[in-house]
Amino acid sequence: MTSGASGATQPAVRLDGVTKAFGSITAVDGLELVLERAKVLALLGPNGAGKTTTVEMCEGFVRPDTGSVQVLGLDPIADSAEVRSRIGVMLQGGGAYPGSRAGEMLQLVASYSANPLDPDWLLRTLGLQDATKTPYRRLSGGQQQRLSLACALVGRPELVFLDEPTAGLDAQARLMVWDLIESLRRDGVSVLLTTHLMDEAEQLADELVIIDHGKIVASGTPSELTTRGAEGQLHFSAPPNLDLSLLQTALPEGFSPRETTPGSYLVEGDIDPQVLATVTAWCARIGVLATDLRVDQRRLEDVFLDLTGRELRG
Ligand SMILES: Nc1ncnc2c1ncn2[C@@H]1O[C@H](COP(=O)(O)OP(=O)(O)OP(=O)(O)O)[C@@H](O)[C@H]1O
Repeated sequence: MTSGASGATQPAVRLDGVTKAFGSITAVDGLELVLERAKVLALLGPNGAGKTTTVEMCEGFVRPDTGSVQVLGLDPIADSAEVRSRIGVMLQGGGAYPGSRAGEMLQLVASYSANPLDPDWLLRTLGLQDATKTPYRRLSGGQQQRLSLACALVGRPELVFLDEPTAGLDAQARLMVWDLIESLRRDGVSVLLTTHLMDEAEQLADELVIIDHGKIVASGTPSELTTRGAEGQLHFSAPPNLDLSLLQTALPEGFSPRETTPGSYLVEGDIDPQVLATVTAWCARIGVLATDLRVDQRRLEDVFLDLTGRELRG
């Protein structure tokens, strides 16, 4: 047996200079990535960015051309038997016998594991308790997807790979899956997930990695990414044609307040509490009541659009 015990001190996933090409297409291009234990890392990227190829290399299904992939301190191809026994993989629809019942399928997968989670608990947690006797082929798409998640988790993996775990789920089912992923993290499970959903990434991820054309274009915590170099906007309404020169002087250097349309004012920059206080103090000094005062934070979507020039798929 390979170094399972020593692997416990290694990150859950480590990619060093990993490249993978399919013919003339470089799907993954020199990727460096670390997922620490008991953390959730979300890989974000537009279609074709290389997310699935990255996950498949970690799962041992795809061999990198160059660089090294380590999963739980092991090589997912050379040590595939041990790695597979310790990770959870959510397969999209694959591997199911269409006639087998949902509950039986999960029991069967659980029986491969020495210390499985309680399948009934998992079915309840994912809202599948009424579907246990339903044949796989009769389950709705969302139910099949949640069953696939249950199968990935029932063996108590140390690390799970979730490729778009909530794509196509309704809002209630999505919340169930989010709750489950959060409880996994609390239990010390590491999670690598891919998603197109910004709210999902913001909600779940300790670390976000945005990739495009197989390369990392930004990484950090959700709040680091939204505040890094962020331009905020402070809007307010007041009588038109106010003289903004006094406000300009009172604000820190670099701010240029302006009237965008008659009676609508905008201050752009790093809007901190001091800037907000300066604007309201100026209003008080000139005897003006600012209405509709609003501060817009830069959203992750804006960061993504700036970095990749593309919108995430909705
Ligand atoms: N087996 C393959 N053979 C040929 N090209 C492939 C193969 N797998 C992936 N690619 C190409 O590699 C690039 C990256 O694909 P990948 O599926 O990893 O991206 P992705 O970020 O997961 O995209 P999506 O969000 O659409 O799933 C794409 O241009 C894709 O067409």
